[in-house]
Amino acid sequence: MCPASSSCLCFPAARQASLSAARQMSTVRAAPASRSVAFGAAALATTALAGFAYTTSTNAPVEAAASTIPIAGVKGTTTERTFIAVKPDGVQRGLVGEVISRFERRGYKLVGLKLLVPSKALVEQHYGDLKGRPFFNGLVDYMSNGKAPVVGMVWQGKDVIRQGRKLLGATNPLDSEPGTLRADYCTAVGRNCFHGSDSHEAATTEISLWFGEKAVFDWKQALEPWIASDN
Ligand SMILES: Nc1ncnc2c1ncn2[C@@H]1O[C@H](COP(=O)(O)OP(=O)(O)OP(=O)(O)O)[C@@H](O)[C@H]1O
Repeated sequence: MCPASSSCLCFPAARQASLSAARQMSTVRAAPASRSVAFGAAALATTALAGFAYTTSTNAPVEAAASTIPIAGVKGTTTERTFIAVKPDGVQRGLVGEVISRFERRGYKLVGLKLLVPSKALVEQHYGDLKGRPFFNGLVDYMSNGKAPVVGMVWQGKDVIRQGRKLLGATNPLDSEPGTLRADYCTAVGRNCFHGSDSHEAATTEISLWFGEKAVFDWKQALEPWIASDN
């Protein structure tokens, strides 16, 4: 609804601008590439009456403001971050919601989320330490061939790197503890559905590689004092 009036008859451009103004009055940050709009006479009158300075946004995605903490947060604090991925087999199996649910229920905060088919080069870089292993080419192909996408996530919270790996379970699902995601859903090491950073250094590299600074959102979780206070 137009913020100027519930029966707004302003021109389409002004209506669009009104919506944009409403957006800017919300808690969502405006895209940095916003620009002013030129109005016709009727729209100008509406503007003057309402007393708002209208702007309209481009379609550029909203980017995170420059962060004051390192990309993987500070290890050992509530800002610690990890990169978790649902691999193509996990996406095909419909396990994205299950992963999100388990991390959310534990009290972790989602600060990055994207669905993509990674390039071969990205996967080769991600799994660079496994180059030379007999399964390497097959691993790169299954991650990047586009038969299903990967869902990448950045989760934040205390000890999230170690706890994230615990929630996923051992690399070989047959060694995973009951109740972990891999024990609950997988039986093959080559189709273990998920990935989780195994150290703060790895989290730093992986979040930079898959997301970059601007795609990770630091936001205030209203429940945080109920989840992460030490008394
Ligand atoms: N023996 C194997 N046969 C086939 N694929 C394997 C084998 N070992 C590892 N992989 C694949 O390579 C991935 C990376 O292996 P790594 O040893 O780095 O384990 P991980 O760090 O627990 O796994 P991830 O990085 O995916 O979380 C595994 O998750 C699995 O998909």
